[in-house]
This record gives sequence, C-alpha cells and structure tokens, in this order.
Amino acid sequence: MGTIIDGAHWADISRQETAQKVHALKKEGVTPHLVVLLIGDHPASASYVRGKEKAAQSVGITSDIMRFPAETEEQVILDTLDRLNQDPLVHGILVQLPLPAHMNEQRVVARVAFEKDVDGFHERNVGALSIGTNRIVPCTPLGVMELLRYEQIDLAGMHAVVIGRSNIVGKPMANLLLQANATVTICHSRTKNMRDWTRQADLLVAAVGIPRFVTADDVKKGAVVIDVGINRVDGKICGDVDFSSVESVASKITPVPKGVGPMTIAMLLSNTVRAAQMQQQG
Ligand SMILES: Nc1nc(=O)c2c([nH]1)NC[C@@H]1CN(c3ccc(C(=O)N[C@@H](CCC(=O)O)C(=O)O)cc3)C=[N+]21
Repeated sequence: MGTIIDGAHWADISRQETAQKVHALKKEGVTPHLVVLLIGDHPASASYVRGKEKAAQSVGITSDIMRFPAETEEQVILDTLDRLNQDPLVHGILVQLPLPAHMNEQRVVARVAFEKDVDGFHERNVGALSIGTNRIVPCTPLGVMELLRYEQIDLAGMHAVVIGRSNIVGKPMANLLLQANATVTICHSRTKNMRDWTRQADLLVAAVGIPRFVTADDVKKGAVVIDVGINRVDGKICGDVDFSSVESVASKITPVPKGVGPMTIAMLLSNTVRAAQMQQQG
C-alpha cells in the first residue's frame, strides 16, 4: 500500500519559508503586494480567490481583490492592467481564470507585465522556462516539483509520464521534469493506447481534467502518482486519479483534496515574493 503525500503539511512548510522571505523584504521597506482580478461569476472562482487572500495574509503578503461584473468590456480590464503594471507598490498580478466568454484570454494574460506575472503565463516567462533560464514558473507544476523535492524523490533517469498538455500544467510540468533529468513522455487526448505509456511510468502526473481517469490498471507497481485534477462530482471535489484503486499500486500518491492544490496556493505566495525580490533588485 502506498504512502499518502501530505500536501497540506508541505504547503505549511513552504509558507513558513515564504514568511521568512517576506520578513526580510519588509526590513528593506518592501511589503510584497498581490492584486487578483476576479471577473464574472464563475462558481468556483470566488472561493478560490478568498483562499488565495487568506493564504497571502498568513505569510505577511498584502493583497487586493478587484471584482468586475461578467459583462465588463475587455478594454476596461486592459486599462486596469496597464495601471497596475505601472504601480510600484504592486508586485504581483493574477487574473483569475476562466474569463467570461467575450474576452480574449491570450490578449488579457499577455497584458500583465511579465515581471508581475505571478502565474507564469506570460510568453516571456514561458520562454525562459523552456530554455532553462527560469523566472516565474506556473504555480501548479512548481508545486508538484516542490512536493517531489520535500519527499526526496530523485527524478534523474526516471521515466516521467505527464497526462495532459495544457499551457498551465502539462507543458510547464514536462519542462520542469526535463530540467530534473527525467525522461519525459507527454500523453494527451489523441494518444493511442495510452496505457502502454502510463504503465511504464516511474512517475505519473495526471492533469487531464476528467474525474478518476487514471485507474490501477494504468499504473506500474511502485510508481509515484501525482494527481493534479480538481473536479467537482456530486458537490465533492475529486482528482483525475481513482484514488481508492491506485493507492494500493503506487508507492506514493497525492490525494485530492490536500495534495497538489494547497501547494499551488503556496507557490503563488512564493512567486509573489520572487516577483517583489526581482523588482527590488531591478
Ligand atoms: N489565474 C489563475 N491562476 C490559478 O492558479 C487558478 C486560476 N486562475 N483559476 C482556477 C484555478 C484553480 N486553482 C486552484 C488552486 C488550489 C486549489 C486548492 O487548494 N484546493 C483544495 C481544496 C479546495 C476546496 O475544497 O474547494 C485542495 O486541493 O485541497 C484549488 C484550485 C487555481 N487556479
């Protein structure tokens, strides 16, 4: 039976490290400040954003939530971002996704100054990650790497299989695993005989967005299984991994909730501090 990786515990440790860095910045007269733009009324967003605000407060980062009605014109958001980009007291900017359908997500995300892009979605940050000169790295895959580091899992030479190829998780995850010297395979919706790949994985990262997509038959005995999924089924959240069956095959496994999710939030705080440090150094 596999060990359960306690994401809530490791997120707590990570937040303590971040709080110390915040403390050091404050001594230099800098209080890291995060602004979250919440546009529209996507059901889960309001509660996620409150969670981010609480977490920021817990490490001494100040934050503002700017709320906009769903029908807000895109230009209003772009103008707001221009103003926040110019404001020296703002170190991090996050535009909560998804955006209302009438907005162009690419265009809005691209408008956040890359130095303040704490999501790591700006093409400058994406490009840096892909050539290995990492600046700000997307929170979820960064959180996964931190979990693996805390758990002392040495990735060199491992076969890591990532299911999912999104810009937010799958692609940056693959890049980070490559940097850690894993052999990386990316599977996706058009992959044929996916199980032939996943069964070879020493590390399996599920970022598909389909509840309980990965079952015990997809997993090699002793593999490490990381579940990035956040799905809502019958009012409860569950991951992309069928935890109850996979748990008995895996050597280590992250649960949902209290796995990758809390680390994602912890990395947002860490990225905000990183952004403040980089702006401080100029
Ligand atoms: N620009 C942007 N950046 C994001 O990082 C971003 C976003 N937009 N839009 C929405 C998604 C979703 N997301 C989550 C992060 C942590 C948990 C989390 O901590 N979940 C808890 C459970 C929470 C619950 O019970 O509802 C857990 O897994 O234990 C969930 C969801 C960040 N997102």
